[in-house]
Amino acid sequence: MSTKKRKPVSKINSGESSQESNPQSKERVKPAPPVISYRRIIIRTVLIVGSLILIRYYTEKDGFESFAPNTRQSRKLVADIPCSKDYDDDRKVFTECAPKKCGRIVMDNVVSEEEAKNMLKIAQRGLLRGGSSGGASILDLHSGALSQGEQFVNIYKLMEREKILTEDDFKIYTNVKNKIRNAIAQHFEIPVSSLYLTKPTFFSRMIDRPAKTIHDEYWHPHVDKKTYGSFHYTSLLYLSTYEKNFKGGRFVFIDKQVNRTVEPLMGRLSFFTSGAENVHFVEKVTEGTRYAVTVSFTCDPSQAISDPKL
Ligand SMILES: O=C(O)CCC(=O)C(=O)O
Ligand SMILES: [Fe+2]
Repeated sequence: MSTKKRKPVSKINSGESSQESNPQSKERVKPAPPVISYRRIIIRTVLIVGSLILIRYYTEKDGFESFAPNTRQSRKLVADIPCSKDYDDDRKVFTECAPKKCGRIVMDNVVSEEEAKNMLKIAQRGLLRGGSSGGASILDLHSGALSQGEQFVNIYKLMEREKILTEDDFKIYTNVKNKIRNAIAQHFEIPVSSLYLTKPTFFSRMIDRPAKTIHDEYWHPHVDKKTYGSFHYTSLLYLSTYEKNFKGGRFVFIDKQVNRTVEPLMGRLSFFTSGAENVHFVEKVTEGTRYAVTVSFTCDPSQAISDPKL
């Protein structure tokens, strides 16, 4: 057995050994290429691919991808989408206002926490006097329509006997509406003055109860421009939080490849162009109570409504 010590493999490979033993031959000796660790490459690849699969699994569970998760976002979330043909005629008439670009936006800093709480109080106070016997109740501040049992009553009629809403409530609503209108005008680069509040504008409350009438069935996919006629820009201000105050009840945009969800969050503003590029529905609420308010805008002055007031 030889007693000579073997040089470490790394030294042999690095080419250092020949340089050390013969310094004069420095120029002629090329350094050996670095040793490629295939094991390391395989481990890294497995880790990267694994993480990507996990991220995809959690964000795209059941063909659902989260566009806006239920945590406060400090920045504006924007998804630009090509417009449908729904605005072709409108663009000729409402040149400044009809959408030139379409999309969906979520902002958590347009409405203050206090304003959101006050809006929730309005919704709760109004809806306490009514309530659908199915799962979905609304209070429309413009027409006064308030769900009650399987029909609607007029809250302004009820207010002849009882003070339900105050002047302050209407001021709060108008203030919030103006903030939303400004955010929409700014994002879509249109003059604020060309954007009008339109009907219906309503608070909604959803609970887990079997539907009694068609008005309780909020989970059908639809296009707002078709459903409501006058809408060009739809906005939703959420007054409760997904998974904290209720389960189910996510807002879902239906796209070709995947459904994209907006998870309601207290004070969160979501707005989008109201045409066929934004087909959507609300998942059934399975637990708790979901509150929101729909505030929508039109470019058509003949469809404008004035701010609700007492
Ligand atoms: O409450 C929501 O999140 C959306 C409701 C809706 O789609 C609608 O009122 O047209
Ligand atoms: Fe809708």
